[in-house]
Order: sequence, then C-alpha cells, then structure tokens
Amino acid sequence: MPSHLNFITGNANKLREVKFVLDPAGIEVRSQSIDIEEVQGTVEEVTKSKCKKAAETVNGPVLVEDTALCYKALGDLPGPYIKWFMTAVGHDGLNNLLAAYEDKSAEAVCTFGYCEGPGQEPILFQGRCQGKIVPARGPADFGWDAVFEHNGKTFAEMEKAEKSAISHRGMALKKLQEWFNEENATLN
Ligand SMILES: O=c1nc[nH]c2c1ncn2[C@H]1C[C@H](O)[C@@H](COP(=O)(O)OP(=O)(O)OP(=O)(O)O)O1
Ligand SMILES: [Mg+2]
Repeated sequence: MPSHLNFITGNANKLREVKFVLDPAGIEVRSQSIDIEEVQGTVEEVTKSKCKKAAETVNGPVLVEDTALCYKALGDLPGPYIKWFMTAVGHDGLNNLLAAYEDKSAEAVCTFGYCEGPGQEPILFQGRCQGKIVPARGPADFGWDAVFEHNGKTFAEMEKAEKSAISHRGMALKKLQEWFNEENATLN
C-alpha cells in the first residue's frame, strides 16, 4: 500500500506531466532521476523489465513509465524504440519515414509500471491515444509532441490540461489513480 510514489525517470517533461495530474489528486510523487537500461521487446516487456531493474536499483517501491509511438503503416514500429529514432532523425525524419505510405496514422502508448520492491512482479497501467504524424507545429521542447496530431492539434499546440485530458499518459494516469485510491481505501 503506497503512501507516495517514487517515479524513476530521466525525463523532466514526463515528471512534470505526471505531477500535474497526481499532485491535485493528493498523490505525492517523489522522483529520482536515474536512467534505467531498457531491453528490446513489446511495450509491456520493456516496462516490466525497466520496473524490476529500477526496484533493484533503489531497493524499494518504484513507479516507471515507458512511452511508445506506433506507426500503423510500419507494423507498430518505431514503438518502444521511438527515443532512438527521435534522436537520430528528428521531427523531419519522423515524417519522412512515412513518405512511402498513404497511412500517416499512429498510436501513442504509455505504460506505467509499479513494483513493491526487488523480486516483486510489476503491475501495469496503460493508456493509448490515436493520432497522425504531421510536419512539426508548436514548441519543440518535448520529444515528438510537435509532430503528433490529435483532433486537429498537435500535442505541442495544446495546453497542459488539454493534452492531459486526452493523451496516452493522461489515460494511463487515470487507471493508476483509480488503483492507488482503491489500494489506500482498503487501509481504512
Ligand atoms: O508525451 C510525449 N510527447 C512527446 N514525446 C514523448 C512523450 N513521452 C515520451 N516522449 C519521448 C521521450 C523519449 O524520446 C521517447 C520515449 O522513451 P522513454 O524511454 O519512455 O523515455 P525517456 O528515456 O526519455 O525517459 P525514462 O527515463 O522515463 O525512460 O518519447
Ligand atoms: Mg527511457
């Protein structure tokens, strides 16, 4: 039964979005910026492995999150490898990857993993958001936000609250919040 969450992430933008939703809900988010090694596999496998390694590293309960960007035309790739694609080819490259295809649709997938400690099995909370890949619009300060369009706006063109209400991360955080509140309700 967690009284707070220790979110292990090397990404300050993720942390900001998570705190934006959970702070007002009364869920305390502490954080340690540690880059955990990431394996290859499905989004679920990547998150589980990251979660187990984080729990071993801090020797206690941890929350981790892994984000994937899945292009329909590419059989769901880059998927969990989006970070390396983003770094290597940038916003233009993320568009050019789809030049040979009509279908520009993509799905953003956010998977949180919570683990009580070393040797414990992680619990997963997943959220998905449908969109399409477009030439960059809006501030370029968070990953691929500027090239992912949902309902006519890129994530980068949205206010924090607007993105949270419909995003992959927002959806996953709703599930996490429900679980956290249920877990803690059983304490009383
Ligand atoms: O809402 C988002 N809007 C735009 N871009 C995003 C978003 N969420 C993650 N991203 C980027 C960051 C990284 O380039 C990749 C996910 O990789 P991912 O391993 O999950 O993130 P990370 O390594 O930066 O942080 P962490 O230490 O939590 O693993 O997509
Ligand atoms: Mg990472």
